[in-house]
Amino acid sequence: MRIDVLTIFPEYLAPLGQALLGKAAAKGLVEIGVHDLRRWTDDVHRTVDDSPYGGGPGMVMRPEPWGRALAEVRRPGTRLVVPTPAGRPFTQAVAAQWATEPGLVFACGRYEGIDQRAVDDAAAHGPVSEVSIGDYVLAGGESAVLVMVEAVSRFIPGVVGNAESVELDSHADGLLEGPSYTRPAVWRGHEVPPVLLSGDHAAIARWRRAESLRRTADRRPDLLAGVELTAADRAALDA
Ligand SMILES: Nc1ccc2ncsc2c1
Repeated sequence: MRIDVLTIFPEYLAPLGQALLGKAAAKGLVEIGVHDLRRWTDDVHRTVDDSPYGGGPGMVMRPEPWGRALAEVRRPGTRLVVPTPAGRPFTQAVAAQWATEPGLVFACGRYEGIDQRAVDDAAAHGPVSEVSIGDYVLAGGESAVLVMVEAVSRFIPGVVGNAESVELDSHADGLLEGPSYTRPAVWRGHEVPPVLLSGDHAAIARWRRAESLRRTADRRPDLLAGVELTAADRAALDA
């Protein structure tokens, strides 16, 4: 998969070359390009923003640099992702879907955002997704891109050593993951739940499912609506 990021703060995306993703890039599992939007400005001051039509606070990113940058960086048909607090929710399911695509281009807005015409015009050259990573506002899209690139790349075969762990991640089955434990068996008087030491794999699986359901009901009851519950699930929730 090819991932390109357009930003006025390319150094902000340096973490993409580290850790899991850095190793994946070194193994050729993913190609990452980070590009300074100012490369496509047309004035000596390398201006990327201007005052908003209709007045109001802040500045808006000019469409021309974006139009030129996307024409050069984005292969036709490649999905353009625009992080914005006004976007549709970015979810684990969206990450899994995007991981099947040949490439992604991320447009990091700053200020009050990107002139909508740059985003609308991009739709003529491939799919465009305006997405939010949560109901809060950041200073720009760069942090959101770091989050989304990590979430998507975990689905690329070979990026995560143990493929099973991706399947068992929170949200993989629509539920939150339950608690995890490792040695020692007793720590500061806190014991590991005995079932996990029993060697009874069926009982362990039942316990883990019950803990996942209980945690989801407690912290994210909204997720339960999207999950088909068995009679055993309901019994666990009623326990
Ligand atoms: N351009 C921009 C500005 C703020 C923000 N917050 C979350 S995503 C995002 C994107």
